[in-house]
Amino acid sequence: MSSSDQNAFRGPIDSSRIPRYAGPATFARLPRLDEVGTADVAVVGVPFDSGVSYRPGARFGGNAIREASRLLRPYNPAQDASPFALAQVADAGDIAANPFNINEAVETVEAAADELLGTGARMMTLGGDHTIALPLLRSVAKKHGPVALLHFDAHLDTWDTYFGAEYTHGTPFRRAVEEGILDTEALSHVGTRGPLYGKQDLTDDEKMGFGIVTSADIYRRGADEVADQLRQRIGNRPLYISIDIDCLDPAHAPGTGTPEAGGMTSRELLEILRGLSSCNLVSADVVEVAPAYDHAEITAVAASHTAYELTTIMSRQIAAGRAAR
Ligand SMILES: N=C(N)NCCCC(=O)O
Ligand SMILES: [Zn+2]
Ligand SMILES: [Zn+2]
Repeated sequence: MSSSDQNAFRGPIDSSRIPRYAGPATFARLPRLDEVGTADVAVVGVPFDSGVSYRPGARFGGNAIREASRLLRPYNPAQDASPFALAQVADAGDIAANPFNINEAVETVEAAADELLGTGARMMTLGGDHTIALPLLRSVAKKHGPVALLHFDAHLDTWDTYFGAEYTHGTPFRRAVEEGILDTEALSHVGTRGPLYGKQDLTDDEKMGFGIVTSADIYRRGADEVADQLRQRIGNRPLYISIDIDCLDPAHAPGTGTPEAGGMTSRELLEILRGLSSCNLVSADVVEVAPAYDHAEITAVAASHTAYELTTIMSRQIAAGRAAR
């Protein structure tokens, strides 16, 4: 498509004509995928939380983020871009995963992701608990080879098993390293904090190839410096960003299943993401929003803005790729 066709992309419902609280919620009031046929960025929900170790409820996260995203506007000044005019972004609905069989759910998510990525779309996934990052990464790696990973989270999520289970929200990234689907030269956790099971958690994690930017590092060094360092490590490798909303302090994200004190602010998270806007972001997820513990949509609003920044990064790159052709 040439640049003169850019206005052909169908954007959000105009909130100056139809009140933004009217009608069913899609992400940012964008069209559904079936209304536009194909999309450059497919926003997809995964209402699954059978992998959690503490408070349940992230199965309702995707829809809470969609509801909170009604207030997003089409121009993103922080990245000087109108993400929904640069590329076709659409809401692809939900992946229906079996809540009673985690192994089957993991297969279902992988197959659905294969289908969406196979259309040429990048995925902006709204969780769901963190278990779903594994099948999403599997699918992305089938397309791009092992990918760089930026993992925003209070937790490492590289633990081995819980109650003997391999697929849980605390274990996706160990499985991913074992499966060889991550580029071990470019793996970072960001926002890590809180008590661990033992020091071994950290040594195991380091052996897998992860670097760690703790939440205290962000406070001390600032978002810009952290983003610069991450960008240098990633270079132009295909990048996947996985954001567990519990990377934020519980003051900024109370609505989550395993909250830990001492986290980054939503401003710091958004600023770090903006600092990564030149990275080759192939897909991303925002997970672990559990609206039952939320207040005044604090968490869902933060998650909706997070997904908006990620979508903007992808749309800008898609448009730049088109212009270069
Ligand atoms: N929130 C995520 N993804 N993982 C937390 C696991 C913490 C635990 O139960 O040890
Ligand atoms: Zn977490
Ligand atoms: Zn997590």
